[in-house]
Amino acid sequence: QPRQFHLGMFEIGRPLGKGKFGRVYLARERSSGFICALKVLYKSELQHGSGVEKQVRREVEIQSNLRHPNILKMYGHFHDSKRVFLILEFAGRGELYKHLRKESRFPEWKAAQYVAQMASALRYLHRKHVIHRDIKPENILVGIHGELKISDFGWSVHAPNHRRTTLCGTLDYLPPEMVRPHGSGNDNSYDEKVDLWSLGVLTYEFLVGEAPFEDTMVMTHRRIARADMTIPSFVSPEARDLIKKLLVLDPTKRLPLDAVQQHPWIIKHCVKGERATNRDKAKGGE
Ligand SMILES: CC[C@@H](NC(=O)c1cc2[nH]nc(NC(=O)c3ccc(N4CCN(C)CC4)cc3)c2s1)c1ccccc1
Repeated sequence: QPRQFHLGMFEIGRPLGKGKFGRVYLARERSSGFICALKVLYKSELQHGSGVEKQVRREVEIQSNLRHPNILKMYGHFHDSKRVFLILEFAGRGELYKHLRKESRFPEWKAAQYVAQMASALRYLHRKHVIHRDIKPENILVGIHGELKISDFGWSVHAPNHRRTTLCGTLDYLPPEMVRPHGSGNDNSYDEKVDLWSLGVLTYEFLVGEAPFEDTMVMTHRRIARADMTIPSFVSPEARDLIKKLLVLDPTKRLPLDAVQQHPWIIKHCVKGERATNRDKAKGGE
């Protein structure tokens, strides 16, 4: 049922952003007027046989089959002689990390709602045995209603996995089992629980405004391997409790996603309790 797409079907609008490989543009499908985001990747930059080309194939294969309100949809893809085009959902409020930089850090109610949405998306991914592996503010977009959308599945894989492509970019979000060198008492294979660690790092960064292990490259490695972080005193005890239950060295001891969604800090800020609902009713609630 996937229709054949080609570039002539789209009116290209303003550039929306750019990633390591390629750019993304606002686009409108001519016949339907449907607004989307068109990600353009240059084949020349996806060196043949390197990890990147495989990553793009995996991104298409994985993201095309996902349907969740907090995961950016991929409607289709096509290519011409020089470029690969990914037709993506348009996220109307842009990149989460820009909001975080502008606000420096999020209030606890907003951070808790964002963490609940991420936990919901990750539960969906893990039920499909997909590990994202690159959960960080730079890969999260914000929809027109303020909801989070995980994007950029270039690093996602099917669990369990044995990493082959060398990591590059920030180490901040990587769990101990992924930063430890090969064969140091572990076969550097890992599973979905890497995303639990990243969710802990994300929670910390939402509340504090910087990543917990941010340091020089060498020190970041060491601090991650020891889960060596300090949580500032302005972070509430409930939020501190959740962070400490996710940033655990032993992957099997990290709080599972269903327990994250039931955590007191999440319940306190997300579930419209009896009281809140009654308050709405009293006010002739909408
Ligand atoms: C996450 C990086 C990744 N990006 C995507 O895939 C992307 C996919 C996708 N869908 N919708 C987007 N929306 C925006 O980028 C956007 C940016 C600014 C906006 N403004 C709203 C009004 N505000 C006042 C100013 C800002 C609105 C939407 C993006 S980015 C990527 C990876 C590789 C190559 C290109 C892009």
